[in-house]
Amino acid sequence: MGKTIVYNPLNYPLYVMVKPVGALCNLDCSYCYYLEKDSLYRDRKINRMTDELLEKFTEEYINSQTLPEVSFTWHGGETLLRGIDFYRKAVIFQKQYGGGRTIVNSIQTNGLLLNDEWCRFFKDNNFLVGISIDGPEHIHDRYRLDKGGRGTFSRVMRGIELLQKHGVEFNTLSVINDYNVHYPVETYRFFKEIGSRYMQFSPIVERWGDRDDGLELLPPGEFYHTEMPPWCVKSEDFGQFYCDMFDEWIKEDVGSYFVQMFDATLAGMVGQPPGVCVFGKTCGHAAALEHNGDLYACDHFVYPEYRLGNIRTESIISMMLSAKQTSFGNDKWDKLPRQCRECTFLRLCNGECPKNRILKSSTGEPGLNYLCKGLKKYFAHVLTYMEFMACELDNERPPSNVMEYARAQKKTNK
Ligand SMILES: C[S@@+](CC[C@H](N)C(=O)[O-])C[C@H]1O[C@@H](n2cnc3c(N)ncnc32)[C@H](O)[C@@H]1O
Ligand code: SF4
Ligand code: SF4
Ligand code: SF4
Repeated sequence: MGKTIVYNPLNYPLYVMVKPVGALCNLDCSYCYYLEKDSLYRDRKINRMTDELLEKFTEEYINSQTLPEVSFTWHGGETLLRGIDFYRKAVIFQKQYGGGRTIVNSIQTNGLLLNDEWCRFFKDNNFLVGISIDGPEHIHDRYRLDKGGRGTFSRVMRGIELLQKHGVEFNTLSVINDYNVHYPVETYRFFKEIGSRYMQFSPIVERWGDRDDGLELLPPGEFYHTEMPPWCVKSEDFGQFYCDMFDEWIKEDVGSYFVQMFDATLAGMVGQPPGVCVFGKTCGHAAALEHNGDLYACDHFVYPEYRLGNIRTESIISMMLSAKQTSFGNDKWDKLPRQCRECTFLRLCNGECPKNRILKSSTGEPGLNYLCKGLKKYFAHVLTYMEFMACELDNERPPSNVMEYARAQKKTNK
């Protein structure tokens, strides 16, 4: 790309979630927070990342880090709409600029466009594929609709079967909404049945509002009266969902099936990093890159006021280390209300995601998490089992011994 750039790389990982087609998508999921981001780029004719920008990003992203492994995350909008040649080029650039480092690729997709060619490509290049599926048909088709309003369940299942046929590693990403929150056990058993060993769930918490930029879903911090869309989950239902799923999981699945929430809680118990940003102390380590090079503080903060700059004119490191991004990251801890600081579950929760901090605390302080009641319910429910597993780990025994303990507890309580 002409000019030689001198890097001053970081000795810790950077994470940038890349949006090769911005908010463009072939679906119209009712709850999607990202679809409306196209209003930020209405004046652009083409919402696709160019090959030239891809090369610039790849070179700079790799050279901004000194660690032996570099992680690429492809996200959207619908990632597969950018076409397979784009990702073939991405892999070529990664090899060209990788300097022998291990490159890891993860791609998030709704799965509809998967075919043999995509699956072969993912297999050959070791991509980890995240498939969005909310549960069995009646759950998935409630909100994950195509542009014609038709359910997409059978088409996603076809995609999953293709991934399995080609031996591609995949995990499932689901939302927790007002409907599926009432089916935790059915949902969990369904994911086991379809061969998902790693399950992630994101609660839907959004607020409608009017903004001058055309975005209708609000970031936190705007405390005027707003309405929550009907597909949002209720806090206590969210807690109950995880309690019931935990009770099912602990019967026979510890060590064989992995639910990100349970892993994060156990990590918190033993003082390890939670493996998911929402339960960490600070944020700011994972930014989102739009198709035109605009970099934002986080995938859930793609709003003009959280734009850090553009990679065409500023370096990724300077934006990630900027005062703006540093305070965004530190605010997660610094702005915790007293209610959180005094909470017995603080080390497991850390106030969860700042995006969901839209309530006032019992003393009227802003910044309490909307999910607080549900989180407390869940943490209280799993605590003794988590303590048991932490103790097993401490003594170099497998945490899966907790299943025996849970059975014994059940007998005593009968
Ligand atoms: C925005 S999509 C982009 C990638 C791809 N189109 C897909 O659906 O997997 C990424 C994930 O965000 C989830 N999601 C969408 N709207 C959400 C919301 N309001 N809150 C939490 N997660 C949401 C989707 O279900 C999906 O799993
Ligand atoms: S498939 Fe993904 S990007 Fe498209 S509408 Fe659904 S959640 Fe949003
Ligand atoms: S704002 Fe939320 S999603 Fe973004 S990095 Fe922080 S905890 Fe993670
Ligand atoms: S459970 Fe509630 S009070 Fe406790 S740290 Fe989490 S959000 Fe704060």
